[in-house]
Amino acid sequence: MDKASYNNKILQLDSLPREQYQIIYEAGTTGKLSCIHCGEQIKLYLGIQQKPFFFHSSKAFNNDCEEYCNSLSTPPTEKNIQEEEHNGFRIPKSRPIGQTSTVQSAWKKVTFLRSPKPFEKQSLPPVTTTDSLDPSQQKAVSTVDGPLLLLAGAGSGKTRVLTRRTASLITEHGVDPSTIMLVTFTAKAAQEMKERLRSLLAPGRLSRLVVGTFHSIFYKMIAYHEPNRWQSTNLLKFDWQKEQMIKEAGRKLDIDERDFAFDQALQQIGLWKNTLTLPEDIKPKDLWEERVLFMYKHYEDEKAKRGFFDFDDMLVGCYQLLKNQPDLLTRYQQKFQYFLIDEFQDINKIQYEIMKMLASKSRNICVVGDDDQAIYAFRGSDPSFILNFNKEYQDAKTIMLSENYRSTHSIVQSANTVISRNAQRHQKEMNAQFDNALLPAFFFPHDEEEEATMIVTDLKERIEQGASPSDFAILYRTHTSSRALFERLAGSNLPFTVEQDAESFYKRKIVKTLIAYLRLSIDPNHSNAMGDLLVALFLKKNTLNDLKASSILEDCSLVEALKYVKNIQAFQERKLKKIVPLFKTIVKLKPIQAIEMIEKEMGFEDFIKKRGNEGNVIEKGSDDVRDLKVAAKKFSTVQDFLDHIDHMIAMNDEMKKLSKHYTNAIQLSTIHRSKGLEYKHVYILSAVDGSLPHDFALDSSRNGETAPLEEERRLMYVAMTRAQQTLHISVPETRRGKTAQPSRFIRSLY
Ligand SMILES: Nc1ncnc2c1ncn2[C@@H]1O[C@H](COP(=O)(O)OP(=O)(O)OP(=O)(O)O)[C@@H](O)[C@H]1O
Repeated sequence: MDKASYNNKILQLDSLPREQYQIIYEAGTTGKLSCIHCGEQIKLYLGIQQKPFFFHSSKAFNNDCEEYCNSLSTPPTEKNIQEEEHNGFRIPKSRPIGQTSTVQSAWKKVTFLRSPKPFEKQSLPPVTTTDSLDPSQQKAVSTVDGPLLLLAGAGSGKTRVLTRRTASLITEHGVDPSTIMLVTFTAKAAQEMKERLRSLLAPGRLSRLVVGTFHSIFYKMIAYHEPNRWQSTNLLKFDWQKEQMIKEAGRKLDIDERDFAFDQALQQIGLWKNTLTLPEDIKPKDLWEERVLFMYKHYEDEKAKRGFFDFDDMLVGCYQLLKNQPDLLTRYQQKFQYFLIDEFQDINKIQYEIMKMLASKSRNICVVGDDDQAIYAFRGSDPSFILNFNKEYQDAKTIMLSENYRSTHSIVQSANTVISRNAQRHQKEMNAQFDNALLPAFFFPHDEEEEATMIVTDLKERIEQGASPSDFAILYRTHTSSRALFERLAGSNLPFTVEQDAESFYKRKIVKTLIAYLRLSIDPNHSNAMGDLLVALFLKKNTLNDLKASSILEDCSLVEALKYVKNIQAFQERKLKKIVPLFKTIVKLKPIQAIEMIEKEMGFEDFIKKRGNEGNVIEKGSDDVRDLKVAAKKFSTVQDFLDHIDHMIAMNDEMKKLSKHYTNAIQLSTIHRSKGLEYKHVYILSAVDGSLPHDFALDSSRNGETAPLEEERRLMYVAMTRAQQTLHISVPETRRGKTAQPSRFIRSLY
């Protein structure tokens, strides 16, 4: 049906402005939509597979109602609407009614991969066992001596090759297991390697193998030689421990703690350490870097004084140990004869230098990687090591693993097309092993809210048809892009997991600060909100105590007390006096208008501008404000919006607890964290310029730097190649309230 009654008016879908679909969808879920014929509750279908339509939620398809709707087909005008009573509703007499808006729906139906190539099955030997190898994999396993580069496409069976090669070295070539070092990128991958090796090797042999991450292997080495310096009790395991130390430096610089991205500073320090950049080598290019350099020095000094160390120090420590003690290095070079390194595209300088030293005598170094999946530049990973492996080791053999055993032919074709546009890469193409009739699909929600609704509708349909929740993954560029999806899933009965370290969107610094204005408009004595607000008013943290004192002395609210703040500049005093009465105004506005007033008339815009990005190119405060506006759009009162926010903050904590227990749940993940994993069905969120590729990469590319854009393209490639059977890519028409352009990476695909 294309008509419904809402607020005693008749809505007609075709003439309903597109941005209202979500509001009407939610009206349906809360029982506010009814059938213009029978008066029963109806809902709006807002999914991927079909055009939106109204349907009866509690009874099967009703032909009478459908026919009645269709009979009222002449578009109404303001003048010709004459109402009559019908089933308790006022409806137009002659023709159905509805919106008189001239805005036409821009509904665009789902589109599929354009010009799919026919699938030609490769004539590979039939798969006889669950652990069989194709000819290239076989060659990789049997090539034993000398440097070897395995260029492995996504889903080409890297783990299978590495484990089989390790087993073959021992069982077929008589290599002593304790002379083999097998290095992985994550502890999870090391665990998986060990599991797989368990079925290939006798326990006695397996236990003598050295399998682990760079950190775990190098830590064992340094702790063995310098046990006192590297006691595990002195490890700074958590970021908050490190933050505490750099905050001390921040205080020396008189930095306001709540207004500085210490997490970003820590990341930068890690980047310097992992690229072997000492403080004395750094020439800060701006104030932010100058401050972080100061923190870096302070952090290193303090750690040394107190005997602490962090994870990066394990690498630095190992590097220095081997560099400074040539005899020891020689012993290790003799001990280890075979090196196998997984995910070589993600290696950083310090890891590379250590491995190079260790393998320089035996030269039996086998590296496996996919330069197209190098996505950790921000952590110091450097794909140039894989790209230049053949230059460093001129006698290296190269084997390509290009059969993709994971994804359908059309998914592989799409991913090949996307990545082929990168200039800095080894030329290669994956070949799929199977196909199905389900081409990669592109759908076009109006905005983030509708995107979430469409996906959740689709998930429900597919799970009802028999799919398992754990078959699905929803991947996104940054955690903040998952806000609407989280909200929609939290309101459904579908099981889903969230990352344990994922904070609620509403707890982000900028968002929380802006919400403080809204809270104070309802409760002018909200002490926590006032604490959050101070930074935006450029007031010191301890002003809260002065405000509390003034509110007692002057017998006024905390908000009113802002008028009595002393020891500030005259212009600041004027500003505070100006904003105090506005709290009473914003509470009467719709949340979206209230936020605009906070930005424009209560100084928030100035705060955001003044704050800058603090060196953080990925997350801008102004983007948070725009995201918050998208979330606020559908609420009509500030109180409703705040209730929603509190509910969602609570749900975030709740979902984290539940996530730990779910064994069969939909996975929500950033693309970075999905690396190495595979799912039957994948949705990629927000494939628009600015999101994927991220704005900062577009900015860099405008300034002539193409590397960040290439890394973004690799992210899209990684996301696409996680899918085994179906791939849905969302291309919203607007993002953060503005018209969005489809991602340049996928435009040619549909
Ligand atoms: N020769 C083979 N025959 C059949 N299936 C295979 C073969 N080799 C690997 N596979 C299967 O292909 C899938 C992908 O393998 P794997 O996860 O090791 O790929 P990968 O190279 O690590 O992928 P990515 O780098 O994209 O994470 C797995 O399900 C694996 O069991």
